[in-house]
Amino acid sequence: MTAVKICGLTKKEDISYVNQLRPDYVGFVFAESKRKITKEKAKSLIQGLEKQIKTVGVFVNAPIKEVKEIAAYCDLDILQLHGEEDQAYINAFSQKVWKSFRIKNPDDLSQLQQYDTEGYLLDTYVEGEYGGTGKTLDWTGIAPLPQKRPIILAGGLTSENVEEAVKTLRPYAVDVSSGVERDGYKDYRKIEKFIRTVRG
Ligand SMILES: O=C(O)c1ccccc1N[C@@H]1O[C@H](COP(=O)(O)O)[C@@H](O)[C@H]1O
Repeated sequence: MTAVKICGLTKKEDISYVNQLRPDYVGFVFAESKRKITKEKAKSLIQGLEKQIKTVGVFVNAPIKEVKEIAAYCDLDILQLHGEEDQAYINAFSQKVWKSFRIKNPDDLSQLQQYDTEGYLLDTYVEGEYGGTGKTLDWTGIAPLPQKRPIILAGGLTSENVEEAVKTLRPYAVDVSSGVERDGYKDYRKIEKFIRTVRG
């Protein structure tokens, strides 16, 4: 079954939603973003999270020392890197790493070969943005995906388009943030519908 990650949690209510709806992963954004969270707040939210749900920290070109400190403090399971981090950077961590690639056209998939990492996250290329844009990746031209490592598909996913995305690309996991928000906040019904669609 395709795994689900709900990203950009910031509030106690969000934790209550995911504890009821049980995605496989949840994400906390430690990079510049409207969803940015402090390590103290993230830790207090994670303390209330059901133990089966794995935690992912989202970073963009942060100093290694800072990422290590946050990862240890919050006991993160996975580090999701959205910037220009290279292999040496990735090798500095004991946690699993999902490296994000911003895909403009199918040729951009060749970048994946340069990285040895737990998973490859595919996001939409948007000039000047590192992620969380809600812009949908044009996945029609990029199938079939390389199968060397698990692929996490992101970029403007919603309950309306995720079924086709999964059928077309067969990713290991789908990752959503904007598509399960209403007026800038996570929305229980949208999360429920998204997870039901993926698992249905
Ligand atoms: O969510 C953010 O604000 C964010 C900021 C910087 C880097 C990544 C971010 N989120 C990740 O972006 C993708 C796509 O999100 P969306 O569904 O299109 O909003 C996803 O992997 C988020 O984890």
